[in-house]
Parts: sequence; C-alpha cells; structure tokens
Amino acid sequence: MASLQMCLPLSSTTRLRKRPVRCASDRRELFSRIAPVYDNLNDFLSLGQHRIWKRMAVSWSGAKTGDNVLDVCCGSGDLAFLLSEKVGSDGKVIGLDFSKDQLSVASSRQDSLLKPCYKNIEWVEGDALDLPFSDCIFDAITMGYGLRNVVDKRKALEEMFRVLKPGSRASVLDFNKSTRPFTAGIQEWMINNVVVPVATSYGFAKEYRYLKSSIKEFLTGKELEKLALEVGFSRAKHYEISGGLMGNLVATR
Ligand SMILES: C/C(=C\Cc1cc(O)c2ccccc2c1O)CCC[C@H](C)CCC[C@H](C)CCCC(C)C
Ligand SMILES: C[S@@+](CC[C@H](N)C(=O)[O-])C[C@H]1O[C@@H](n2cnc3c(N)ncnc32)[C@H](O)[C@@H]1O
Repeated sequence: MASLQMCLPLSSTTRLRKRPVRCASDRRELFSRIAPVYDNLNDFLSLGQHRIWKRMAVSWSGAKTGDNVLDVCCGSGDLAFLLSEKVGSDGKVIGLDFSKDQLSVASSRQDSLLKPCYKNIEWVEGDALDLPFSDCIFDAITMGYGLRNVVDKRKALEEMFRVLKPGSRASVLDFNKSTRPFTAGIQEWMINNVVVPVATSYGFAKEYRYLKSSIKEFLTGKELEKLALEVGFSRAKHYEISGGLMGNLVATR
C-alpha cells in the first residue's frame, strides 16, 4: 500500500525523546494497540456524545435505503453500523481500515449484534490513500476521525472523490481545529486534564497525547472546505458541532 512507508530510522537523540507518531505504520500500530479500549474510552470520555456526532455525520452523508456506501477508516465500525441501519438489507456497506485489530473488533461486534441489516456490512483491510475500489461506485461515504490521522489528507480526499458517484456526498467528522482561542483552549484543557490522565490509567498516555499534536497539525474548517474544492468537489461546507470542539465537512462531488 502506497502510504504505508516504514518510518525512517531515528537518530539516537530522537530515539531518546518520546518518538512522535509520524508515519502511517506508527499510526496503524497506535490504533491497533488501543483497539481493546477504544470504544469504551470514547463513550466514557465524551459522555456518550460521540454517538450523537456520528449520527449527524451519517445523516449529512445523504445515505438512504438501498444505497451502496463506504465508511473510510472505519475502526471498530461505529459509523458502518449506523450506515447499515440507514441503507437497510437491500443496501451494502463497506467498512475499510488498515488496522487488523480494529477490523477484528468491528467483525466481533457484527457477530454479537443481532440486527439483520448488519449482514450487509463487509470489512475490508485497506488504505484510505489507495482505495481498492473502482471509480464512481458509492452513493455516500463517511470518514469518522480518520482524515486527521492519515498522512496525506489531499490524497484521502482525492480517493473519496474518485470512488463517489457524481452528485453524492462525503461526510467527514473529526475534531475541529478552532480559530477561536477560547474554544481551542477548552479543547486542549480537556485533552490535557481529562483525556490523557484517564488514558494514562489504562497505560495509553502516549497514544492519547497524540490527539493534541494531531489536532494542531490538522486543517481548520475553512482550510478543509478549500482543499475539498481544490480536489474537485463541487460544494464543500464545514459545520462546527458541540460548541466548536468537533466539526463535520460535507463535500459533494
Ligand atoms: C470519538 C472521538 C474520538 C476518536 C479518536 C480519534 C483519534 O484520532 C484518536 C487518536 C488517539 C487515541 C484515541 C483517539 C480517539 O479516541 C471523540 C470522543 C472521544 C475523545 C477521546 C474525547 C474528547 C473529549 C473532548 C475534547 C471534549 C468532550 C466534551 C463532551 C461534550 C463531554
Ligand atoms: C480514531 S479511529 C476512527 C474509527 C471510527 N471511524 C470512529 O469514528 O470511531 C481512526 C482509524 O483510522 C484508521 N486509519 C488511519 N489511517 C488509515 C489509512 N491510511 N488507511 C486506512 N485506515 C486508516 C486507524 O486504523 C483507525 O482505526
């Protein structure tokens, strides 16, 4: 897979520092490590609010009964399961991720959840930067907390554009990189003083500290809209949610 280049060997001084989560293989390993606690920590740390944000993302995708849809960077499958309920048994959902461990959690959840429509979900191990699908085949795409984590955001949007049918939408949910100092400050305070300490108690301090650096390196809502239009989407709108802590880009091909 094009984007899974191995990290270059670090200098000895760098090795001595906390190694940054820089490249695709580092990030894949990070999400594989946290797979066992990922869902429970999301529920606890967001007080269950992330499920509301994910429902909003699926609604913005425009997915409807009978559609053929894709959830990129599906992880443990939250958005894929919501898409499955939306498209129903006549529809088809593909959940793609490059972490075997995350996909294993998703597949186990699918087996234990007894909703008949969930049989319409297929889990695919693959790279968001090199989607193993033909052009113009999906009626809707979601990407929940994935764009901030890929090493090439433009390429990820180009791939989603390529596999979307004309007139269809990509709905991209993530943390919002706020331009308002107060909002950014609240977000950073919560991560520093609630998220990381709780994660540390589970032995995942470094993994959750990565949240802060990944948000700092992310794009603002306006920058995401601009990038989507540059890639070729005909319309792009970024909605701030939860007081600006989170955001959702809706891009129409
Ligand atoms: C579902 C959420 C985050 C998913 C997620 C994304 C990542 O990129 C990670 C990277 C490294 C480790 C973990 C993740 C990860 O879990 C959002 C909710 C869960 C967050 C961990 C908690 C965020 C707290 C907010 C800053 C404030 C929430 C306020 C709420 C109204 C109580
Ligand atoms: C924070 S999780 C989001 C999971 C799920 N979408 C959700 O909303 O909870 C980010 C996911 O993106 C995956 N990921 C990151 N970069 C990827 C890439 N280039 N290709 C495929 N999956 C990737 C990780 O393995 C991880 O499962």
